[in-house]
Amino acid sequence: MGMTSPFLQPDSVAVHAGRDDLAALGVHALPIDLSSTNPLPDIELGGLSYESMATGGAPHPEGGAVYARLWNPTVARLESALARLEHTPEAVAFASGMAALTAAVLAMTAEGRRHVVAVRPMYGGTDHLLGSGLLGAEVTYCDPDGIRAALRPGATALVVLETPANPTLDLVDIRAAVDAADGVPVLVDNTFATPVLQNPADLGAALVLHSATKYLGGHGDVVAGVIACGSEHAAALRRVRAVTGALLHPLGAYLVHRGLATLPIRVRAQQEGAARVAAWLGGHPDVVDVHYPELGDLVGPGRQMRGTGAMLAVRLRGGYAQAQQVTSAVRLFTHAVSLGGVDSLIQHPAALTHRPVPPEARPSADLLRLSIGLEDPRDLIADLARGLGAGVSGAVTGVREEAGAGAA
Ligand code: MET
Repeated sequence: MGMTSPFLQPDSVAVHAGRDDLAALGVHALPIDLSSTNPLPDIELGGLSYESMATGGAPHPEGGAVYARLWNPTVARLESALARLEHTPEAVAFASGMAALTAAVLAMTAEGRRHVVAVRPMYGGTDHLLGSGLLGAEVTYCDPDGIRAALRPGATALVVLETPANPTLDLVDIRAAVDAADGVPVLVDNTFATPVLQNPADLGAALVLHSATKYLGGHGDVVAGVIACGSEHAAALRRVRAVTGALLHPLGAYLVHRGLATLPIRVRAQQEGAARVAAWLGGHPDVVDVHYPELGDLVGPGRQMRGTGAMLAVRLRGGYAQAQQVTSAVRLFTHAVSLGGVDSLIQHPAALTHRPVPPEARPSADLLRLSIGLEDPRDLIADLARGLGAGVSGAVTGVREEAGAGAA
């Protein structure tokens, strides 16, 4: 694969991005450079390279990569691919999504501005980290309409939001949030939508965060995080990464980069399955409510988003007891946290992913979150029917026919 045109369609970018130097290296698959240290050309050039990277820059052209905590070419290839997919000049990869968020808060609050605005609902780990005080930031939580009022002029360094939100799939109008932030950089967690369905940077977001563990990797075998952003923020993030050491291992970078090639087709196929599962759940007597982005929503599919995605949540008539029963009874779904992989997962946010969130912001006890994978939706529906079947309604009759009709 040679140099890629800047005008490729997104699906082609997913396959080819970040591979521009491969032909010159005489290889076709992504090379994995596992060097922890690198030979130095001489003291002077090695020192210049070290200084460049420790302050957030790239290696000096003749100075080499010096040390893997500062730079790794396998990781850099993934970063350039992600930047292209998210329409940003650069991207910076980290050991996990939480390491990426940590770096963002440390980088953005470094100039004496210590206040962060966090828009709820959001992933429980994010909510918890921001409120923990561990990062030296003072946090105001608000809903999307409360951003402007939450700002502290001269003190607010960052606005953090997530859309669709984990686990309730609440949507935030990114453009409106950026307007309300009044010049304060906005970080959007785009993990649920992926760059296939939404590009927050096009709507004014300064930083676009992904837990790459989810859809980007896509196979449940790698933990990683990445932030796509402009060059100035990227330098600040790389500096934090170099100094604190939250780097992504090159084997992880390789797995995420390989996953990107199939990201668009995975997301579209998983989305198709999710729409069928959501429709079936919406007609089930034990389901009080299905959380799934709606076609008519102003920022939903066809507007800010290009699709509904493959995540959904349901509230059960039988509450926590029925959630217990469903998660224990399913066989094709795995009862596990995480999301976005090729296989379907189900979990109880209040008890697991959102456990550290204060009670007033914690998801309700009757809520289950589902990540729909690549299985045939008829099999997923049959599995859920079995799980729900022993519940409050006991409505197992007709399940097979319904499942078949729903996913023809
Ligand atoms: C340790 S909890 C969770 C992991 C992941 N962010 C999720 O929402 O499932």
